[in-house]
Amino acid sequence: MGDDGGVQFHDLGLDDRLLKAIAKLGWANPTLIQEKAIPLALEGKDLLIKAKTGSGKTAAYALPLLQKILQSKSSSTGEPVIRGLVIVPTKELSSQATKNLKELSASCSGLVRVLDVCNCGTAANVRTALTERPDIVVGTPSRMVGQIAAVEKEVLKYGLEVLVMDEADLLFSFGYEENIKTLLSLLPPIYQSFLLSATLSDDVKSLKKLVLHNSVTLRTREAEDEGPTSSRLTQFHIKCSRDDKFLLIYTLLKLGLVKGKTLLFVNEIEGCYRLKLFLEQFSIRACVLNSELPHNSRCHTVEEFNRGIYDYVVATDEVGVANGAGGREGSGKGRKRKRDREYGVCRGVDFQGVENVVNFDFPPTPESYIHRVGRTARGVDCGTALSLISQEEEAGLAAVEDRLSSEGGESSSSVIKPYRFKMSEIEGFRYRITDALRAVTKASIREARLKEIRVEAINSERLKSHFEDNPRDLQVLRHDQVLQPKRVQPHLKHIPSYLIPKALRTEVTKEVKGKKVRPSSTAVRRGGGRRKKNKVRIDPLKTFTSKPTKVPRTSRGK
Ligand SMILES: Nc1ncnc2c1ncn2[C@@H]1O[C@H](COP(=O)(O)OP(=O)(O)OP(=O)(O)O)[C@@H](O)[C@H]1O
Repeated sequence: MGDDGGVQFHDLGLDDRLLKAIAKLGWANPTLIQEKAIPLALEGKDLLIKAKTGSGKTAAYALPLLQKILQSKSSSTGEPVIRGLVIVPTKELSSQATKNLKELSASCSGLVRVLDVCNCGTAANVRTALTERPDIVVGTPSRMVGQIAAVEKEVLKYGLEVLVMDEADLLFSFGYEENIKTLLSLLPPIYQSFLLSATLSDDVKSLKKLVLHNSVTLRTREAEDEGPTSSRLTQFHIKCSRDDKFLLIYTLLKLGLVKGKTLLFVNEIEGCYRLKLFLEQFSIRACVLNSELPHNSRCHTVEEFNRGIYDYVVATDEVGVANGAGGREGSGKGRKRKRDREYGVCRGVDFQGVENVVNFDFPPTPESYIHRVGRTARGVDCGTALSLISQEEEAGLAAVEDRLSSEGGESSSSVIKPYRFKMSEIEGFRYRITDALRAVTKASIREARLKEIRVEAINSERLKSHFEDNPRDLQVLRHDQVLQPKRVQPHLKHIPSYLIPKALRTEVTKEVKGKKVRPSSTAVRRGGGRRKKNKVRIDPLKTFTSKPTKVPRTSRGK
């Protein structure tokens, strides 16, 4: 126990080398799920772990896995064998899990070798790497089956000790059922298994039957591990018409009411470019992330976003794309564009320091909402989720509220608070919005989409070859290029002060003039950073609330 009586990492029975790596990462205490899972895993139990997004599930399986490997290697002198398999639904997660495993084994003097079969070059490279028998292999089910079958089917039969299935709720929905069954047939009869998921769907229950034996289920209550109903994540919605979403997003971004690193979610790839082109009109630059873009570029965009190079990413999560649709999308006139069926940048990916998640389009399912808002308020950070709700999306909002309240034990109306926005105060902006939207035609979206794919394909090739030798050049490669420069109208960059609602005039004018101002508002909370105590500031958005007193102060993150 620590001085504060809380459980410490060294209470969990972990190897000193792992404790050293944890200290290097600056983690003070285990998260609740780590505290519960690690001792049981070290006892050799099969575990089904259900905990909210961002609660630290990766280390909850990675630390026991690494410990087991260290123990086995210290007592074995035989040939190297693959001892751990980590199965994930997407390529992005494969590289992220590999990175985490490497960080957590960084003080083990190179004793543990980890291979990411999704991101280690050509099939020939993977085969060579597999024949060297890394200790842990990470990858998607299809890539794993394909590569392992190509080397030698028996490679896993002898030596495998631990099987991990991360983001288990997504594995079947990404269409991997057959691959998983094939993979399981290649494994030895006895091994320890961990299933991890942010939701307990029917797919997870099916996987549980296939994979776990006499397992322990660890299910932290949302309120306990500070889930979607926690105080670290503040959730709002604004009801508006479809067209007013553009007016709102303009106002929120341009007036600095949504500040800092922000992920803007839309449901369709076309919507990504519509929103990006719209924002371009006002000189607001954003990157896009969707399944059409090459994997290398996507990873680089996420890395650069995490480094703080970009503030805005417009992303899709394209639920169900990989599920039987062949990974292709119609794009008019019979043309088909290739999508990556293993795309999943929004699922489980550790975007760092995200202050706001904005659902420009409301997600189609409660699961998808949970995964989206889980990109903020991760680890020990705070964050805000704001959903713009058109009339057609109100049923979806109700479904999410029911789901969150049933998990968090709150009344359904109190989870995602209404952000009472007085539209009349921003009517003055409407003509600019109409003007900007006029320039975002179907043709311009198509053109931008093709241009982006072309540019990113080139970037991706450069990322593969040139940048390996010239890592410095990597930093100047940008993913938020203006796609339709001819259509950008420079005068729209600035907001004439007479259009700014009175309550915000002083603050915004300062910003528009380019002066550095301290973040003035926690309106849509600047949550990605750690919560600063005792800082009560005036919330300019309150001037838009018709009944401000109805929104409790705490819900504004103060
Ligand atoms: N004990 C800890 N202390 C501080 N930060 C931590 C701790 N454990 C994990 N983190 C950080 O918290 C963030 C979220 O962790 P992780 O990606 O493992 O969450 P997750 O539960 O797997 O989320 P998701 O379901 O979205 O994949 C990461 O940035 C990670 O580095």
